[in-house]
Amino acid sequence: MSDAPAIPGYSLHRVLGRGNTSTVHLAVDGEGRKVALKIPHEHTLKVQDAAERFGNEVRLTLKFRHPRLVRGYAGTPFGQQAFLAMEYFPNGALSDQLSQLLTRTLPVENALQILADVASSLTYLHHQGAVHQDVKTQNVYLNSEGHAALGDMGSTYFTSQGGKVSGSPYYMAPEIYHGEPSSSASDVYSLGILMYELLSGDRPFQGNTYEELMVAHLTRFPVALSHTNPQVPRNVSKMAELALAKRVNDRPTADAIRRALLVALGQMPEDEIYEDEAKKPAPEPDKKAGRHGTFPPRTAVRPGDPVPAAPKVEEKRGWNPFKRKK
Ligand SMILES: Nc1ncnc2c1ncn2[C@@H]1O[C@H](COP(=O)(O)OP(=O)(O)OP(=O)(O)O)[C@@H](O)[C@H]1O
Repeated sequence: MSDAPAIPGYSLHRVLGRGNTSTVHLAVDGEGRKVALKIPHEHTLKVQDAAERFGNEVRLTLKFRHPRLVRGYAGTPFGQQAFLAMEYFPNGALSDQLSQLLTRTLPVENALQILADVASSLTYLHHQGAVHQDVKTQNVYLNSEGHAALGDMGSTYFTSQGGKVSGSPYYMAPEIYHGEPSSSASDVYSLGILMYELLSGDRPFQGNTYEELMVAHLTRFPVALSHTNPQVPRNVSKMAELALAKRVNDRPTADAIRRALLVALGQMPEDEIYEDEAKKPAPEPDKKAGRHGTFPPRTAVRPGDPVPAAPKVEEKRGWNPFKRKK
């Protein structure tokens, strides 16, 4: 911890974890708020690709705003004092939590909620024209209410601008193994892997090497989730199967999966409303929704303002992702 550069405005407490690119510290900001402070390793800053990936993560974490994405507070994308201050999750990544469970499985309801949240974050990103490219348990964080947030925007890119294709071999879609471009459907495939992992306790495709994993992803078909775990609702099992379709066009959207998961949870699958859609006429108030009673008001989700590349950028204060649409 002593080798971490001082970041003005933050006092560092302890190391929360280390990844290939950075060390994440528990820190307190000028307002006394606990934050997870990500500081790139020295070698990250020296390797252009790695430095760009970190800068990309800073810019996009601060740009996107959605209750199911890890929230960025402030950051500096490049230079010796590069950092990203973000929402702190005391229990760490979902992968850490799963590894502490003997069976590696969560109660089905918890797993469905986490998956619905990740599907919701992807619905938002895809609506923004972005592809995440790294959906996996290591990048999912849980809050104390059992809701999940997707993090790590290092590999995220806008399809209109193009980006370097990447992924993690256990979660990577067949088209990426084929050397083709990634798309929102590749994220859906990774979400399908996550569905199997959380609902059956195992990733569907195994292998000891990259080549073995590639063969598995390209040629094998996993057993239906509802067979492996009879508690998994059929519609969810079907969606997971479709998400793992070998052909891009055969996969459902993240939003279709989100809806199926919410239905399985007995929740009303409302439309997600983003800034541009918020301008459309408001729906009728006080609509009755069958046995579910009254629909709650729609959630207005607004992406953050564009941020400059450098220097330090702060989140836009006063913006509330849970703010209700009038
Ligand atoms: N917001 C957070 N709240 C709590 N702990 C966190 C948070 N972000 C990261 N961590 C902890 O820090 C560890 C390292 O973070 P992360 O994996 O994002 O680092 P990285 O260097 O960017 O990863 P990569 O190896 O993919 O480059 C995580 O495994 C987790 O334990």
